[in-house]
Amino acid sequence: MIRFENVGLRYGMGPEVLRDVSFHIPARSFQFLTGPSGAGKTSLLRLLFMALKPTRGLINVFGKDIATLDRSELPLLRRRIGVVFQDFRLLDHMTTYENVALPLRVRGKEEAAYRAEVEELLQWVGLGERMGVLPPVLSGGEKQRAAIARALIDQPEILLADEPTGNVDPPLARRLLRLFAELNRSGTAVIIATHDLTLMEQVNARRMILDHGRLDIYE
Ligand SMILES: Nc1ncnc2c1ncn2[C@@H]1O[C@H](COP(=O)(O)OP(=O)(O)OP(=O)(O)O)[C@@H](O)[C@H]1O
Repeated sequence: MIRFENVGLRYGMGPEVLRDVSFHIPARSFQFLTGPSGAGKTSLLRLLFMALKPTRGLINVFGKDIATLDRSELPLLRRRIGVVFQDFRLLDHMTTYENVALPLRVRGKEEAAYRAEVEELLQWVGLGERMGVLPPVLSGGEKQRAAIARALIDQPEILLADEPTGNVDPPLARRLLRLFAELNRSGTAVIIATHDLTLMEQVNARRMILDHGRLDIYE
């Protein structure tokens, strides 16, 4: 679904933070993206989400070469990718329910058409009792799950999550991992950027390991 060939990235005149990165994300696959702090994980996720363009190399997303992509095509492609950002990016003046429903509302869907779906997803991530609460009142782990629900509401084909267990205790981290595994079994490809070795040991998944901008893959 996504293919990188000899991708390089530098910010401004700085050094290359990604070098000759080549890989393929197959449909329905599950992978961890790992490596030391500063290795380029977040940068790689931003390339995957088309929030950045590579300095060199080829990126193909759902069959489209992003170098020649028309800007108007970007929103449609992005809709097929769900993202959980490290800092959640929840809107503080909207309830948890409204935050999760926002991607659908922005697309002009009527609330009657999505209310049950949003509620069901919030139940699934364990926030059934917290729907009417504003994000500042949520705990770190609850915000994490709200961000996951918002990333999933549009049924993406790929889920990208940047350190999704960075703010939660080990039992909740295991629970989130089970949610990701269940999501993956239902057909979504999952890419989780993490430092958390114990998390990675719990799933037999592909490991993409970045070090100083270079990528190694262990199947
Ligand atoms: N917007 C930016 N401008 C300039 N340099 C950047 C920018 N974003 C990241 N970098 C640099 O690129 C390198 C890779 O950063 P990145 O955030 O991708 O690493 P990371 O593996 O996600 O790190 P961490 O695990 O600490 O989140 C770092 O040297 C960082 O300083």
